[in-house]
Amino acid sequence: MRDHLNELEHLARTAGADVTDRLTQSLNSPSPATFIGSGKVKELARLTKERDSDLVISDDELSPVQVKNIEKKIDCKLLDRTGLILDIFASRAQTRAAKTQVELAQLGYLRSRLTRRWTHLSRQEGGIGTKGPGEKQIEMDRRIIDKRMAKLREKLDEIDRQRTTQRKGREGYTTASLVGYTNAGKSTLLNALADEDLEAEDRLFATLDATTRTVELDSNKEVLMSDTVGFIRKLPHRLIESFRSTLDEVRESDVLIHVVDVTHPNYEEQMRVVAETLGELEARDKPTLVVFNKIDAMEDRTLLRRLRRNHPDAVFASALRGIGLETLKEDLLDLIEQDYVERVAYIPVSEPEVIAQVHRLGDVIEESYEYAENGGLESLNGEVEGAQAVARIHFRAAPRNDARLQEALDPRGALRPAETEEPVLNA
Ligand SMILES: Nc1nc2c(ncn2[C@@H]2O[C@H](COP(=O)(O)OP(=O)(O)OP(=O)(O)O)[C@@H](O)[C@H]2O)c(=O)[nH]1
Ligand SMILES: [Mg+2]
Repeated sequence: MRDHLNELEHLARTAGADVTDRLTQSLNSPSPATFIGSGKVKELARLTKERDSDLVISDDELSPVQVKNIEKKIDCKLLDRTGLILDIFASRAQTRAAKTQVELAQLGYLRSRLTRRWTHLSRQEGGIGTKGPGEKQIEMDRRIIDKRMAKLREKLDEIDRQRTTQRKGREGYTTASLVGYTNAGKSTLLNALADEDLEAEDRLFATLDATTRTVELDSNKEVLMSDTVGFIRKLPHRLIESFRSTLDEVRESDVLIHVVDVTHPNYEEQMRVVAETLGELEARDKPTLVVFNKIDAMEDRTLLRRLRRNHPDAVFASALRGIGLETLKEDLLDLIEQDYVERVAYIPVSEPEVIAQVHRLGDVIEESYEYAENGGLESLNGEVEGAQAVARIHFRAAPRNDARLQEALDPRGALRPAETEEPVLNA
């Protein structure tokens, strides 16, 4: 409870508010009219008057009627957690996509409140089919909102199409997404891992989302790493819905990096929230590397020992101080390559575009050139007349890339498992 209010206070400060007081109440069931009890409302009214407050924020979602009833008593604005989070998102949104997605979520929130108020009114009016006076206005408002929402969805579809085109340019690249509770250190980690020089030079990715960077895992393997929206307890569902296309990045990643702030007293609950949110995104079963971050600020040595014992596969790091980053890269590489397939391809040098495709989709371990005749190959030293020069490419590839190469090369018998020493070519 206290931790939840701490988080709410953090959110409030993020939105630019100064927090002066907190009130809590335990109730077996919330009061339908005001959520909190009537005595509590009085206490709240006294407090807001004393402090001359501008705003009261509730950690629980309130119905429009409850908001209206409490506001009447306290003489200042009342916002619930969902409204607060939507406000923060609105003020943070920078890109066209983010702005559109937030507006869509805000309208959805507003619309649901209209609907609920409408339900309430129609009940007052005495039932089905009767049209009360306030109802007409609300229906008109709804129609305006629906129209605007339809327009925003069209805009998002358009942005989506552009993104899909951009993602095509990433063919063959391994992608990783940073996920985690808000404030876990995802952005700091990406900054620490990303190769700035590469980013600046690599024109190909200049059009990608600003949050996707190239990270070099070792001298011949790099990944495209994306930073994403932080998750939070009770993340408004509407927000997840409208941020689907941003979160597509997560869904389409090859691997996930789950960043955890170990200095947070509630880190375990936060890990659960992240797992649940990933479940909603249908991304829960992806290979995931857990990174316990901020170990530089960790005072509890027993906790550290316990974490190491309970999570032997996790990485312990400090994004801020650059601790554990090499291990992180090694472990990430292992995770990425754990089900890679190793193969050898034989491709006539007269087909450079096929050779290029192997390079694009696979990680080349070794490449050499040989001469082939009558379906067999001979080494370059024993040149044969009329023979064809062939590239022998020994490579590794992710299963999905391997499948694509098989489709392109297998019918010609140009693809062999790595163990096969005797090559055959049906060119
Ligand atoms: N002590 C310490 N602080 C860190 C570390 N990594 C990040 N921080 C701090 O934690 C805060 C949040 O870091 P961000 O990188 O913005 O976190 P985030 O996960 O991107 O947060 P959202 O974008 O809000 O989801 C910042 O004040 C960072 O300086 C670390 O390793 N050690
Ligand atoms: Mg961030």
